Amino acid sequence: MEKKLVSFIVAGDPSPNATLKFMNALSKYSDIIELGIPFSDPMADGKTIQKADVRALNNGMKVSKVFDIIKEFRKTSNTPVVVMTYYNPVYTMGVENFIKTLKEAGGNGLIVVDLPVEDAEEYLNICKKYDIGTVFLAAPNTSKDRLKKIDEASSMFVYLVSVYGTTGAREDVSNLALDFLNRTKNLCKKPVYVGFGISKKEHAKEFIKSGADGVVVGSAYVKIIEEYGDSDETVKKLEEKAKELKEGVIEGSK
Ligand SMILES: O=P(O)(O)OC[C@@H](O)[C@@H](O)c1c[nH]c2ccccc12
Repeated sequence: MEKKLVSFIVAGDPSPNATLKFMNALSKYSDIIELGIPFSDPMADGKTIQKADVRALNNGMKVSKVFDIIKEFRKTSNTPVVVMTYYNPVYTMGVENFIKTLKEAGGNGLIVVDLPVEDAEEYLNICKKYDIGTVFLAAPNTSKDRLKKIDEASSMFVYLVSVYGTTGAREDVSNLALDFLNRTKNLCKKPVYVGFGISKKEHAKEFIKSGADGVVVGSAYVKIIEEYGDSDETVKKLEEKAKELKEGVIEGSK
């Protein structure tokens, strides 16, 4: 199977219209767009994405507008969209209502980062009912038994969190991350994607070479948005970054 690049940005950062432009730019070289719902208390996120959440929320971003963005994006693109969220917005809207609305908007998958697989039975049934793909996260300290459950529950891919700590671009690929990938990839039946800290072509290449089926990149894009705002420059730089990362994915697959 072709190796994948998943590109993450925060919905509404800095505005819904900008997000739509950014998604179109990223989708030229990305296999999946991961769209984050901004949240006031994003425990798993580092500074870069926290600040993006603040920008989005200050500009009036709401969950309903995330669905509107996906609907608009669907008018011109087939690139799969996976929504990333904490459980609170899903719970507030009602699990079934949320998932049904996501499907109707043209969404393809969902990551609820703080929903433990052990508590996900009802959630999984509803995702199945509406044909929404599921992704669960595994960390380097996740036990074998738990990894098995995560693998079973994840219909799209298993998300390996490559490091301890929060999201955020890092300089190098750690040995911990490579060991973790090695340990897990044979245990999982589903595709295994690695994320957290990937920001350069060489990182993407190294993980793919080491057996990952895909890589997830977020903060590297969000930093560009932070620096250049809602501008043509941002669109250009996002596209260049996605191109660079996709080249890493392709080179790693050879
Ligand atoms: O930002 P990074 O280090 O490139 O990591 C990907 C990440 O942004 C995205 O998948 C993500 C954003 N927020 C999250 C919270 C939990 C898990 C994953 C995420």
